[in-house]
Order: sequence, then C-alpha cells, then structure tokens
Amino acid sequence: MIEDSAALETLLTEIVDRMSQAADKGAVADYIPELAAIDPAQFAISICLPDGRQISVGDVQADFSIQSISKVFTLAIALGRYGDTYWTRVGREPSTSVFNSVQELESRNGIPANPFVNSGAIATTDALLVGATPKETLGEILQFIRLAASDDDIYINPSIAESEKRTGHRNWSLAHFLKSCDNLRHECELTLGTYFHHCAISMNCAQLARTGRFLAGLHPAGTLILPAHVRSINALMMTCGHYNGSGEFAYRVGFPAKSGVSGGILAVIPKRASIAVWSPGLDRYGNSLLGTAALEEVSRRAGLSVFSVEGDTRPLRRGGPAEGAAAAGRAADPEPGR
Ligand SMILES: NC(=O)CC[C@H](N)C(=O)O
Repeated sequence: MIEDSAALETLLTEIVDRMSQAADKGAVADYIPELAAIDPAQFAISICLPDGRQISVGDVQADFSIQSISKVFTLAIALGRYGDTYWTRVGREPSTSVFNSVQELESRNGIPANPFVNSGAIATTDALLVGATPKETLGEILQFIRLAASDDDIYINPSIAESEKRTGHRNWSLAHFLKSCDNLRHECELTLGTYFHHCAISMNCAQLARTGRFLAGLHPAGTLILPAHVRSINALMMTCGHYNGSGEFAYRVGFPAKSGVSGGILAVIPKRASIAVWSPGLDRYGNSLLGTAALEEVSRRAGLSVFSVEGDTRPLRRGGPAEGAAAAGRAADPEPGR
C-alpha cells in the first residue's frame, strides 16, 4: 500500500477527516503560555517516501514550534562531536516519570535517563556550548535542520522562547540540579537560554517530515551523519522518544518516533518512510493524542510496524484508534508536564 500513492493519499485523507471529527482532541500544553493559546482543532500529516514523493494532507501550511523534537537534532550533532564520550553525561534507558521530572534526575544522581527527557536535552545543549557561543550553537542546530529538510525557511520563534524562559521553572530546577551534580559546564541561564531557543525552532508539518529523511536513509544527499549514529538515534527514539509512554507507543505504532509538547511527532520507518504529524492536543504523557492515533492507523493499515511479519496489515477494529486513544486520554493525568 505504501508504494501506491493514490491509495496512500486516500488513507491519509480518511484519517484527517476522522481526526477532525474526534470529540476528544486532548489538551494543549498550558505551562508554556504561547502553546496554551493554540487552537487544538488543527491536524496535519505528511509522509516522505523512498522515490522522493511526499504526500501531505490537512493543515500542512501551519507553522508550529517543534519543542522536544529538536532534541533529535541536538543529539545527532553531539554524537558527531563527542562520539561515545557523550554517554558519560547522559544515559540511554527509558524513563519512568514525566519528561521534566526532578525526582527521576535525582534518583539517577544527576545523570539524565536519556537524551530525550528535558534534563538529558539540557545536558546535551550544555555539551554543544563548549567552545561556542549560544548564537553559534543555535546557528549550527538551525543549519543542520535546514540541511535535513532541504529548506532554509525554518526559523526560531523568539516569542515562544521568551515565553518559556519566563515560565519554565521546572527546567530551571533541572538545570540547577544538573549543576549541583557537576553535570552542567555553563551557567544555567546560558544553557537554558540556548535550550529554550532550539525548542522554539518552527516549521510546518511537511518541512518536519523532510527533516526525518536522514534517519530513514532517504535523504537525497546521503545520511548526513554516520550510519552508526543513525542506528543509535533510531534505537533511542523507539525506546525513549515518547518518555514514559514509549512502551505504549511501541506497542500501538511500532516504529521510532519523537514527540514534542506542541503536538508534533516525527516518525522514522528505516528505509521506507519519514512521517510527521501535528495535532496540538496532548495525552497524559504529553504526547499528541490524535497524532499518535493517526500514526497507529497508518502503521496498521500500511503494515509499517518494524515488528510486523508478512500479512500483518489488517484493518483496524471498528471505531478506529482515535476513540480508544481519546478514551485513554480522558482517564489520564490532566496536566502533562506540570
Ligand atoms: N516535551 C517537550 O516537548 C518539552 C519541551 C519544552 N520546551 C520543555 O522544556 O518543557
């Protein structure tokens, strides 16, 4: 089915229609004022295929900040610069608490569980700042992402960064905790200022899908980073990309992906596709509620789970995944990220 453009476009259109009718769209993140103001009734999906085709449906022209999805790119740059010594500062195990948990960092004596929880990403940003100013570091991150997307029209939204700088007290406490454990080289202000700005990198869903091609082995210029690092990042995305909801995501969807609290998800099916979805309402883990439901449906209908065997392409149960996910979301933690 993935090879058949017309069938794929029909499937994506069906999914977008169904998502627009879902009664429960999840709750937008309200701990960052700029995100709290976003209309949750928006949905977009875009998929890049091996032959260079890209199919995009829904609100694909709307820009959003990629938030934690930026952690994929900072990890790629840090692995390139430090290789295995990077792992002396950050672990590579799934986390069991919310993505900005201080308790989880404390229980691990100041070594973050993985690069995708906030503390791990703050330590990564701190590592990238060695020998470079925040401006140079942000320039490097932006340049990498623009190259990945083959698109220079990707930018940092300063009001989102400022909004988070003022209100992101949990991140300030994580930075101070890292500092107290001697796992932060720079002043909290410098590292966090840079972190908030890379979380505020903004683009639309079609651009986001293109950024994932280098992780699927589908970038026209080759892998951009070492193939071994692609493998490492995909493994981390599979096991940690959705925080303490990563097991559930692997079970339901079955391929590496990274979410952001703005409702975007970047997914990678090695050698087959790079997919982005965006729907701002979140589930109890702080991951896009309908974005996950949509990826589950694409995965099942097109047989894309990396765990699938031949013949595993059955249609979803009646009612579709959105209803099940919406029900799960209702029972969930009302304030993800708090
Ligand atoms: N889960 C996320 O996307 C978190 C990123 C957000 N900028 C924060 O630090 O809280």
